[in-house]
Amino acid sequence: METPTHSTVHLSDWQKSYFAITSGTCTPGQKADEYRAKILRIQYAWANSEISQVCAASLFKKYAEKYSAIIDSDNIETGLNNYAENILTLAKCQQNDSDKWQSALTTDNVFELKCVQERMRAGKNFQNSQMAPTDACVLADKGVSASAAPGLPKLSVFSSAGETELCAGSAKCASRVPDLLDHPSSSKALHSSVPPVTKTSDTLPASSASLNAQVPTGLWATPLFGNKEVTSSSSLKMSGHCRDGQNLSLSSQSAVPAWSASSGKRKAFYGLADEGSTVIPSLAPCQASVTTETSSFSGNRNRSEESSVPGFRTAKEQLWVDQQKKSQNLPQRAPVSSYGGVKKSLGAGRSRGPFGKFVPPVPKHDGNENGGAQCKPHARGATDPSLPVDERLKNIEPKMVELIMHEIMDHGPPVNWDDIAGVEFAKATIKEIVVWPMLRPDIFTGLRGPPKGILLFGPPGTGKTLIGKCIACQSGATFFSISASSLTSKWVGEGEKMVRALFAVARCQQPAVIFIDEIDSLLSQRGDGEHESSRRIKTEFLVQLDGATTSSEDRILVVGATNRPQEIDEAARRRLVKRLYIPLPEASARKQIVTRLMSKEHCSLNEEEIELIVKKSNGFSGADMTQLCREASLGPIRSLQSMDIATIMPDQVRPIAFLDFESAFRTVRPSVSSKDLELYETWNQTFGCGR
Ligand SMILES: Nc1ncnc2c1ncn2[C@@H]1O[C@H](COP(=O)(O)OP(=O)(O)OP(=O)(O)O)[C@@H](O)[C@H]1O
Ligand SMILES: [Mg+2]
Repeated sequence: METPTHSTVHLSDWQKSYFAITSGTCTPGQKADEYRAKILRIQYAWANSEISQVCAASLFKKYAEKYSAIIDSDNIETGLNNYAENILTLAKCQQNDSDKWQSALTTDNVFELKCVQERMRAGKNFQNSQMAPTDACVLADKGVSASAAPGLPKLSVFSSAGETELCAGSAKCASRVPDLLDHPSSSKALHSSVPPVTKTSDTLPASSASLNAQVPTGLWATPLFGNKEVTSSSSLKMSGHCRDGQNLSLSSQSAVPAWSASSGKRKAFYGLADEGSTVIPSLAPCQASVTTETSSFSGNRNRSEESSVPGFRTAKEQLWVDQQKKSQNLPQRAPVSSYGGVKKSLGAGRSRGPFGKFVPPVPKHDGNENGGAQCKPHARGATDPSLPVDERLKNIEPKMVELIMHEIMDHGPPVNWDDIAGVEFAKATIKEIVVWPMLRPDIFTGLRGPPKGILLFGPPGTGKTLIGKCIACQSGATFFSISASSLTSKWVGEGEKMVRALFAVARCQQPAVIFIDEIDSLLSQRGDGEHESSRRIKTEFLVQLDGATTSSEDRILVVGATNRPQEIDEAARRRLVKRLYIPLPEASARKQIVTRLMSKEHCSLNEEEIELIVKKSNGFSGADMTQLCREASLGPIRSLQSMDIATIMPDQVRPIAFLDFESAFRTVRPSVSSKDLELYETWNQTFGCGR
């Protein structure tokens, strides 16, 4: 038999493909694929000298045009509108890097946000005053409509052949769903209130029908993408996108309140929505929408059964819609919905790239997010295109806001005041000026108002950072942990913008504590030889510190920590009003550290031995003491023969004894020199606020 040559194979492929394209049965996606394949074949044929260059060029031009016409077109029948998809792919890649990051945003704390609460209140008022008369209904199956207010557009959502029709005469439609949620059984009621949508395809189990309602102020009627491929398991889900800024704020007011009253209800609502959905009903403004969805992204393209109302969607909206669609088809990444238990700090201890790891703060649905420490809600507005943006974040780059939001240290391992040995005066002062005013702002007003800046200074390893962590846990304020070196090095040229963003976000998240470790590297003395960018950061920081100070209402506290206080710029020094010396631990504090650490171990130290250890450790910092205990705790292991290690049971390891400490003293030495100590003492006497 004759083997087909390359050219004959290509010819037959070409014919098949031509037939497929012209047969009229291809989807735009398939057509685009075919054209792409044709282009490749042309290139291949030219490379193999099967066709001339002229011929290749003309064919290439022809098919490249056809191909582009499909992928660039936003016509839902014939085009793919690939732009949005590409952007999303890019965005997705960025997000993937940050899988280890977790967001602390929870469904509960979003609703505690001041601005959300204000909007909720405003929305309620708006609803009460405006929305009584008209009605709206959601009915599935066979085009049922209800009393739409005259003159207002009617919205249709097709779940099958245009069966589910929603008449949105007023925003009551938006509130109808929430109202149902006010009752414990509401989720079920809501389910059952929507009769099963006629099933035309069984292949897509995750489909849902969702409500598409137009708010009263929005004069746009938006046909939402109904889809042929609907299963019987339809459920209601809020989703939304905006037509314009005005509608956005108004509609979010009207849509949020009724069903955001309690987290339980919200959870019921979330439960109601498709599990995989990342739609944020509470914050999706403008339109409460009932959308008939399919489990395949390609379904997005098949919006053949849209409402007869001519719809217009801006690119931004389309992106949003596509994103929502797509996200339902992707396996859900845990971090997206869990946002807690992880400490985030910019710079210090961070091994990732600055832009590498980002998870959009999406509400957590399981309700277990609030661990030990209090955690403040995160402002979403700045980064979610569909949300109202806080006025104070208007001039801040969303990227920066996003980064700063991730520097909020939510709940790391809980630290109590008792975990910090010694430094009683500093602890008492901090409680007085940080914790109590945060807890009782009503009492700490006027002259009693807390200072806006604190400086913790002292030798290395004395617990300054530990105190910062404790403030984070105990104050109940939003705690931003920023390493100064990250602002100055990673963000060359952007540093001052970051500083601005930091304070802007903190203002939105009040009460807030901004903890800046190694603050000396941020606010060192300004000199002639210094880099322009670091000078700008410094200036911006000073301005912001003053800004925070001038507004008496702002409850932002900057806590700086340094072991080089003498290097701090005098202007900055003035602004850090309370300068607290964190000295080396005294004997009692050292004892406390040893006792606390040894209490967790198998140990045979008696009181006298502990006293001896304390005496011998004069001049040790807290960190040195910790290191000493670590070293001593390895003593019993070192005394084992190497063979025993593999077989010995943990309870057979002998207790830590005084002799282990004796040998530990041989290797662990104090890390602070007496000369350094003198410097700290002098600086404390000159500028410190201790007694
Ligand atoms: N007062 C203290 N009480 C208990 N543990 C302490 C104390 N001071 C230091 N430590 C121990 O030392 C470790 C290091 O302390 P920390 O990081 O807070 O020191 P620091 O003052 O911030 O040092 P640096 O100036 O070098 O940043 C702590 O994690 C803790 O284990
Ligand atoms: Mg430190």
